[in-house]
Amino acid sequence: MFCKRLINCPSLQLLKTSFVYRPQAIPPINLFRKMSTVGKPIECKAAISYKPKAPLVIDTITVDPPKAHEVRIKIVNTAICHTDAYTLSGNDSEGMFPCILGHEGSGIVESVGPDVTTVKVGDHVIPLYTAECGVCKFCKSGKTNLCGSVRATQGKGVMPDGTVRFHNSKGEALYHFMGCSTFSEYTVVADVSVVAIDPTAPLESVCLLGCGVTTGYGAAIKTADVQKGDTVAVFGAGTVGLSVVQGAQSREASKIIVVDINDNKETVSRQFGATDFVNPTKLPEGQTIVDKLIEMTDGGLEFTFDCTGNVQVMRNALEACHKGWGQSIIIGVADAGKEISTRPFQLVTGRVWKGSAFGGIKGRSEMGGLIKDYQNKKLKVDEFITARRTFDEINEGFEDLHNGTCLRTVLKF
Ligand SMILES: NC(=O)C1=CN([C@@H]2O[C@H](COP(=O)(O)OP(=O)(O)OC[C@H]3O[C@@H](n4cnc5c(N)ncnc54)[C@H](OP(=O)(O)O)[C@@H]3O)[C@@H](O)[C@H]2O)C=CC1
Ligand SMILES: N[C@@H](CCC(=O)N[C@@H](CSC=O)C(=O)NCC(=O)O)C(=O)O
Ligand SMILES: [Zn+2]
Ligand SMILES: [Zn+2]
Repeated sequence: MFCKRLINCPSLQLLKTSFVYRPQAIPPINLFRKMSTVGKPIECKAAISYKPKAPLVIDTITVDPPKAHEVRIKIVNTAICHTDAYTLSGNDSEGMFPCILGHEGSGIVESVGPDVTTVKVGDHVIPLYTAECGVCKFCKSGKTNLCGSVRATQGKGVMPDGTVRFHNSKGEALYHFMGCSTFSEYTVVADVSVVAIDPTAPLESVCLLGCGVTTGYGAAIKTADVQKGDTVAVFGAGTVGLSVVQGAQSREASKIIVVDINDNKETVSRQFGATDFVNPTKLPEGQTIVDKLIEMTDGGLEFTFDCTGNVQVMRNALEACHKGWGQSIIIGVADAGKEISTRPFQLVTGRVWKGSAFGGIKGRSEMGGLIKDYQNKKLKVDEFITARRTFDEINEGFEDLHNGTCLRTVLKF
């Protein structure tokens, strides 16, 4: 024990100061070696999905070091998107088990493999399920944000070289998911599937730009390119749908009608910019949602958006479009085996069916702009966080999705 006089001794203070300061500036070499994980496998916590419909199992996994053109990320926050639940339900034709789900995350680069030039250790990053290589046919076309560089292996749950970086405690291989796998304390992604962001942006919030917010906002301002005065209907008031609403509002749409089967969504829809709310299950007998929307807009809408994944809703959304020019944008992901249909006459008479993935946003070149929009309060993000949980509560986070008021549960490691 130090006596009080000794603690207050100026020379000891100086000694204490220099002792505290030096290790931060130049770590003693053996301490640095002990701390560094670069080039080594990391053991960490992850939520493993062993089979469809089963709760996720939190366990220790091994995450291998990144190979060439790969990046290992320490995930700080991840949210749960409806698509994670969809794949977990077993209805995703690309669903591979056992796997590490999660694709709406944010984190910090822990290490990079050879030939990585676009991010560096310590960068704050968002993993991208829609890669952007800049050199493939898709990227060079200037017509789409869909990049062909890693999509084939991504859909098979493996890295571009065909192997995985995750193993469970028994040494069994675990598949990757959507090129992201954010339900792990550490993950490995392709260098084309990650973007560095402004380090002052709060990771807890901007993880939502990894999917839901970007998808809806981009679908309105890029895919549809809504213009001032346009009329818009959004089916499904989840994070994706409400982000369409804020995109339409930012473009000064004259009418933004939210259609949702849950009356609890009316208040929040109006907070995000909806001018009207319709519950299709509460219409007078004999009136369909298509009739109602056409009546409300003098013949139909300029733009409709499906944010439900329900194929009957997709049909209604198309048929509520204005004859001659109305466009319906499909964003929702439908169960394996489901198909859309309508009378071809609907298209002959000028309605257009389109789709939108990740809002048409090119993640590496356009994410910075979205972060700025958020920082300048032009884009709401924090408002989507309806619950915060620790990573250990991930299964409760999946249950939140069904509680009727949930937009996004954000998990913290
Ligand atoms: N294309 C893309 O790039 C992306 C697609 N997606 C997909 O978009 C969809 C929306 O995702 P997300 O916002 O996270 O999901 P949510 O589940 O949070 O939102 C969907 C909303 O639609 C409502 N709904 C369900 N059925 C109907 C119906 N028949 N008519 C009107 N509203 C209905 C739901 O109500 P209730 O809660 O009562 O069920 C809920 O409010 C999902 O299918 C998801 O997989 C997501 C991200 C990216
Ligand atoms: N695997 C599914 C298709 C899933 C799908 O459509 N995904 C969306 C993103 S959903 C995000 O939450 C998407 O962007 N698709 C484009 C893509 O290249 O995957 C199936 O097989 O039906
Ligand atoms: Zn998603
Ligand atoms: Zn590409």
